[in-house]
Amino acid sequence: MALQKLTPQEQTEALARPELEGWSLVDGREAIKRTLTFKDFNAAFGFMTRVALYADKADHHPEWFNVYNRVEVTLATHDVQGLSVRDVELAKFINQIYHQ
Ligand SMILES: C[C@H](O)[C@H](O)[C@H]1CNC2=NC(N)=NC(=O)C2=N1
Repeated sequence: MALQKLTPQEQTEALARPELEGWSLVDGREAIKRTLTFKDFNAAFGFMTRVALYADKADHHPEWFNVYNRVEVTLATHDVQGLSVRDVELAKFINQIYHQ
């Protein structure tokens, strides 16, 4: 079955789960975002490397911006022009890595 866009209710339910702590909807766009901070650039880039390997395996890639110890991540599914279960899975993985 083709990838489905999450309904607004499914989006709200997903964001209320503890595993998605820190994620919120982007204003004016169907996407979610989270800003993460680390001890230094090394820790931030190590995190980005682990996420990048997961993302490429899953064929689902983040939009992100890094300055020194800060990483701003935006997730959306371009194929459906909105949010899908893939964004929820990637957000969960990012939280897991962040808390390790
Ligand atoms: C061809 C390739 O499978 C697609 O373009 C994948 C790649 N990575 C992707 N990443 C994201 N975030 N959304 C997508 O729709 C997407 N599609």
